[in-house]
Amino acid sequence: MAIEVKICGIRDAEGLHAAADAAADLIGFVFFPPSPRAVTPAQAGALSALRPGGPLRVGLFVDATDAEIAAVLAAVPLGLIQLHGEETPARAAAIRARFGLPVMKAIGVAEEADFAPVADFAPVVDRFLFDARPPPGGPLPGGNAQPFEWRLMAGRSVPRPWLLAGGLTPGNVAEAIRIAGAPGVDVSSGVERARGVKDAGLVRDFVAAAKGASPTG
Ligand SMILES: O=C(O)c1ccccc1NCC(=O)[C@H](O)[C@H](O)COP(=O)(O)O
Repeated sequence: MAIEVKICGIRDAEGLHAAADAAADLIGFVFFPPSPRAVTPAQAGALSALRPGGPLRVGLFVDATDAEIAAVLAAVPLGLIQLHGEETPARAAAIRARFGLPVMKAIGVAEEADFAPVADFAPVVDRFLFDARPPPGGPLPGGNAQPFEWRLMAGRSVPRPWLLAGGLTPGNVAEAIRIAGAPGVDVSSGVERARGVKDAGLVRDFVAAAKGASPTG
């Protein structure tokens, strides 16, 4: 089974072409203004148009309003909506129904109890993303180069397709996939040469390492 790879936080042409050239499956645009990786709807639309086809476009939102999501969708042909805030299952269901797109819910993980919301979200989302639980009061709810204990995922039955995220790099992604049994991975910081600046070589190395890895060891 091929490992699915998402490169998140695309905000320039180098990052976009690097991800597409490396045959990443998904790319993420961050629509959260406090992030160093944030793009406007117009910027994301212009970037996306540089490379028709290729990776599925994912829009990352943090507790966004319907109007904010609608403004993005008017500019960018998203194939998946990623919810990376405090959205409830009811809010995820409403977004999915209103915009007619699949939804991926990010779950912050630091301990076993953090998986409790999975059962409530499963009927109303299409995918999960398991990321490190952000530090309390930290500046960003994701994209912090912070891994969590991959063994918490091992042998876990997740009722939807899922991605592993948090602190992944070209050097550790194969081991992370093996330990977590992950069918897919998501990276941002680990393929950057400076905060918010994707590096084509690191993107290429990451995708190659992930695609060459096996979740069953
Ligand atoms: O990347 C951001 O700036 C960001 C801001 C707000 C919410 C989520 C954000 N990023 C999510 C991701 O990039 C990934 O899903 C994941 O967190 C992996 O990040 P990293 O540990 O940096 O590889």
